[in-house]
Amino acid sequence: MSCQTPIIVALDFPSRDAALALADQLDPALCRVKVGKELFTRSGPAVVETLQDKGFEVFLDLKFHDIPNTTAMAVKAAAEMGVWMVNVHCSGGLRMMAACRNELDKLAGKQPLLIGVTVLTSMEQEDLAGIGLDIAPQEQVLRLAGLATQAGMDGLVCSAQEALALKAAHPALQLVTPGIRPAGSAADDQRRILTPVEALQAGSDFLVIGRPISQAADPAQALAAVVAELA
Ligand SMILES: O=c1ccn([C@@H]2O[C@H](COP(=O)(O)O)[C@@H](O)[C@H]2O)c(=O)[nH]1
Repeated sequence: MSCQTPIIVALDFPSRDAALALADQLDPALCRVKVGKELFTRSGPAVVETLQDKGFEVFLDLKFHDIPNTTAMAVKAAAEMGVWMVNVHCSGGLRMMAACRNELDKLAGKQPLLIGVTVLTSMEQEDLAGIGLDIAPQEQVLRLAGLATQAGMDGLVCSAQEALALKAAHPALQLVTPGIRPAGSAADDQRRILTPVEALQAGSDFLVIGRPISQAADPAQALAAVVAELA
């Protein structure tokens, strides 16, 4: 069954058992799931396979960032696991992103969506200044979006705060937006946040939600509340 909502739940857990315990409370018709660095480093490809067997489409969020050949081979390996979405950092540059696109285009069968990470949603202008970028986050995101378009990427990871400007400049790119916080939720380490409804109104295609669902007393109810808010 294909997923009927734009919600991607981040399974940020230290073990396969903890991640699967949450997945078992979720409905693959109501959300996709995201496997990130913590879970993948502990549990490897087997946890992705198990989630797929349970009917979930999986976003493998490993944010590859390396030389073009290494990154392209990593993306190919992800595609061969059958994931729905995979990502690389746009700041790896045009040649790196183009190498990934080229590698995926060689594959027979269904390709994963190839997504470029722009500026992490945990960063604000001060953080960019700290790494030598004297520029507003949205300006840097738009600059990287231009490169991603040139490389033939399918979409971007960005903040929903940039979605309006990105959709105007690059309507073909699918926007995957973490930093989603239902009203009243703690921001945690996120800095560029919006609520689920605000994000969709701004033009987000997919909403990545972690702690507001995974750390809720009743994760299924927390997911249902977001689904209801979006209906
Ligand atoms: O810019 C980015 C890129 C990725 N993430 C990931 O999304 C989730 C968000 O989790 P929350 O608990 O809802 O904050 C997490 O897995 C990050 O690694 C991001 O937040 N920002």
